[in-house]
Amino acid sequence: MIRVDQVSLAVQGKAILQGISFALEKRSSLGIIGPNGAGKSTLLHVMGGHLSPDKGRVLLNDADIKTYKAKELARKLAFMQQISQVESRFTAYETVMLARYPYLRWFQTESDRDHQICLQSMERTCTVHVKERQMDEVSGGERQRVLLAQVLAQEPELLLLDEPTTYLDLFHQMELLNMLKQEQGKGLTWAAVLHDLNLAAQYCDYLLLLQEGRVAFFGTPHELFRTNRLEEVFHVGVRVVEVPGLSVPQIIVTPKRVPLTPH
Ligand SMILES: Nc1ncnc2c1ncn2[C@@H]1O[C@H](COP(=O)(O)OP(=O)(O)OP(=O)(O)O)[C@@H](O)[C@H]1O
Repeated sequence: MIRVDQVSLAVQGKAILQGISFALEKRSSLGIIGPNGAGKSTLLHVMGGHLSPDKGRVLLNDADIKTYKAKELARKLAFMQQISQVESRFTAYETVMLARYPYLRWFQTESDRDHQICLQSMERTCTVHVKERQMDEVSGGERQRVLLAQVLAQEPELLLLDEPTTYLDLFHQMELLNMLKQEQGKGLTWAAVLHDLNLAAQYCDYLLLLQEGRVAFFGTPHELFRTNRLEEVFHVGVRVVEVPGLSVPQIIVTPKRVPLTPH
């Protein structure tokens, strides 16, 4: 579905991404994890075609992402914006409706189907009650859910999300990830930058651990937890625990054990 092939990118002479390669099959999910400044957001923007790599390429359905026309790409791939990028003067409904423009022709106005899809997306994300409010008149969590409604209304094959659980309380974090899982069941492929490693392990089929712009690990959460890569990359102690009712182990972070120096 998407393949990142030997991608490297430098900004102002500084290497941000170096030789990144991995592939995701259709209907799978990826959590991009790693310390602050590791290059997670930059990688997501390269995957979304917003940034061109200096070396390597990104293939979407076997075609280089650079070869897609903007509207064509927007019908295949959606990028959930960060709250700070939202145009605050639009109402929540208008914000969601923006997602339908890739489906309209010049001078064509929104159809009944477009309105129906927008409303359904708002129902699914529990945002109908803020429909007529401007985006600066809703809470951070509601704004985040309106943005999710927007990308669902875009009906993409691949959805990229940059820290989508920020601003959400525990219930809505799980709700958002459950919704993504449901969409995955209908064919969606998604990749999200996530800081909560336990949520990432529970909801993502694969985890990509970045360290200083390089891949420190790519594989399933089970495989990651069998290594000591998290300890090495985050410089913390990590204990892996089985939790009854969960199919994936969880981690408890402990202070890094300092080896005792013999006297
Ligand atoms: N426009 C830019 N100009 C210069 N350096 C940049 C630019 N954008 C990002 N960087 C640098 O690239 C590196 C990776 O940034 P990026 O935002 O991708 O990291 P991240 O892993 O998403 O971090 P965080 O967890 O803190 O959000 C950082 O060192 C950052 O300072």
